Amino acid sequence: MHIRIGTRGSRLALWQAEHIQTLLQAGGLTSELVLIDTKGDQVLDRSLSKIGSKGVFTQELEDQLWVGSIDIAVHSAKDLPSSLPNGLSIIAFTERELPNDVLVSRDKNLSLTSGREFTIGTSSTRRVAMLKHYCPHVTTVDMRGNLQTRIRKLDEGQCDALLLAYAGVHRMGYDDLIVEQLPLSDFTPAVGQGSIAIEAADTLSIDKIDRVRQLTNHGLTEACLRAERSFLARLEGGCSIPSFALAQWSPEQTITLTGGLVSLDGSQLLRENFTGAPEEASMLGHELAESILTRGGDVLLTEIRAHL
Ligand SMILES: NCc1[nH]cc(CCC(=O)O)c1CC(=O)O
Repeated sequence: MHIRIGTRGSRLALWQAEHIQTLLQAGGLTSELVLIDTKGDQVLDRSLSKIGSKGVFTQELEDQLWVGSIDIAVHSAKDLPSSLPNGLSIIAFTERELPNDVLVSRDKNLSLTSGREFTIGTSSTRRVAMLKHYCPHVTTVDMRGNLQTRIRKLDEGQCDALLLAYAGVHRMGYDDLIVEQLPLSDFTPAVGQGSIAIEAADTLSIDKIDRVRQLTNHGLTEACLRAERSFLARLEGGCSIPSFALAQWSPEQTITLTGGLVSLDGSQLLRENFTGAPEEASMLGHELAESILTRGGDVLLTEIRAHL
């Protein structure tokens, strides 16, 4: 069996697509990579929230799934909108990497808890709002571009540090630049952070769907991601909304979902926890969303949307 894999061309995207190739190869499947540019790769002078929240990194790959020129598309799970176009589904989620955000800098002494004033480059509305909430002493600088570009900007002195997902930093081999790992309890990551999602058209042969899923899907990660993504779906939030959610499983095989919303200025942060069985994952996400919305999240979301 041969699988044509669609991927973006950034180094991180290629690492992830090659990781999928390795998993498929272990099961005896051959594969090839088809490189596809997305709007998120082309438009670098505007923040993601201004380009349009949905599918910035995924639309062009989905077009090729429709046409059938690729069998599967590989994405950072975080970049996939919570609701997919009709006829497309996620068929697998890989085992999640450490989901934390990390502070990256050439200055080993930098710390968010030191109270020292410094600047952080990020273009994520979630990270900006959370920094305003938890670390009002730091200033954020808008910074887009792939990891390599951001590190170049850091080295040019455009900021003192970057706030990034550990998963990407680690995959690109920049572990040496990590000066602090942020606690999940405060800096809860974005939905899906650290996992790789495989998307396919429902018309793909069932044999291929089953085999790819068998070789790449991680059941517990999948349950966690279903919980997180159902939370996001209920909020109708893309990656431009400052929402956060992380589901984790316990040794007793229950799933605890924690998540919420933070206002753009950081003044209000709503967070809650729900625990249940993996089979109830989607329901947990829905419950979390309902609870956050009733506690003032609906007003917060309206305000957020008016400002983006
Ligand atoms: N939107 C950018 C993006 N999408 C996925 C990752 C990192 C890998 C991951 O979280 O799975 C990143 C970079 C970052 O947030 O630092």
